Amino acid sequence: MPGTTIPPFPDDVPTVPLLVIDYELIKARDKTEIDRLWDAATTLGFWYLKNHGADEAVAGMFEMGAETMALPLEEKMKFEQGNEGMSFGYKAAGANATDETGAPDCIEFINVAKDDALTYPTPRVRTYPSTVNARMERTITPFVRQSMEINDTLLEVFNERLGLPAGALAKLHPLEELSGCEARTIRNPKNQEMPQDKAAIGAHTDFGSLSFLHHQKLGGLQVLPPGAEQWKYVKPIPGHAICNAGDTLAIFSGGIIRSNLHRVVPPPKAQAAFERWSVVYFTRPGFSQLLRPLSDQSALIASAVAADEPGKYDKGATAGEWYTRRLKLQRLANRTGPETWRASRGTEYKPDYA
Ligand SMILES: O=C(O)CCC(=O)C(=O)O
Ligand SMILES: [Fe+2]
Repeated sequence: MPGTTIPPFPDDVPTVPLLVIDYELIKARDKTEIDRLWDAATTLGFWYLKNHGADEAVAGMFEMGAETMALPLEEKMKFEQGNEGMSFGYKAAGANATDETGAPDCIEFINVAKDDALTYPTPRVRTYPSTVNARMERTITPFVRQSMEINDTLLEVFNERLGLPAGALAKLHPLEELSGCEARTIRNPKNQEMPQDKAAIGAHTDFGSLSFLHHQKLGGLQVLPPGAEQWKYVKPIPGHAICNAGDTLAIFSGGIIRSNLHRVVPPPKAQAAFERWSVVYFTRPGFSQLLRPLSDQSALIASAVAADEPGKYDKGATAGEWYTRRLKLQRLANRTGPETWRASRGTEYKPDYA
């Protein structure tokens, strides 16, 4: 909002103290930094990442989002993701449930498939609004490439710490195979349109392996740490990305790497008067990859699985089936009752959840 000063993130709301990981040190395979990353990934599954070098592309992604959301709704709806379980394209506010009562979400976002960004101008999956096309080569493809490099490096580090043969996690995320990998810009309305007690995005775990998330100054992201009763805000820190592990990495690692519950609520206190934007890149496995712990390739994973509930991470689904189910069943158009929401859940779901 030009000419207005966004109030700082308040210092009297509960926050979660995430570790700050230095990407430059991770790239240099600094042992202490890798230990810290491992600690973050295996306890909460969330951490800040500094020195990632993607700031310019991220700034462009915020601009692309603003340009896209400024299009008439009718134009955006031509590119809506639909009810069949595909996430690429535009998602209108109110299309998804935020809980089992069917309360609608109030955010809109634009998702661009990695597989379209890398083959542009030839679409591999679908086409996008003119504002996306105009920024594909200048902003979106560079953002996708940089995010992929960062997430692939983190996966390589996790691969080694999990005691997997070199390239095992990389093989599940092949560059050429169609996947749910995507770049996203999200718009949350300001409080006149979004009451304080309303979730903008309901409590969820991310579907895929790694998420690389960026905010400006506004809080709103919250995590529920394991065993905690109270949701805690993640304080936005300029230039620091927020990274988190998702369900498919939790599954491949037999639960050693955590996919933690999180949600988006209105920004705290005076910040709620402002529109909030976020940018994310999601690394997800190739659609044909089977979701199961890699116990046969790592003694560490095998012993974690042996110590856990039998079959907990054997999902009997491919990454494509997992992604389609989760997406499709959170769409309100597909809702029949509370069971639809429950059936859309991920690794956090317990059969006794109802
Ligand atoms: O906007 C945010 O801070 C988080 C978004 C998120 O959790 C998601 O898109 O999966
Ligand atoms: Fe998320």
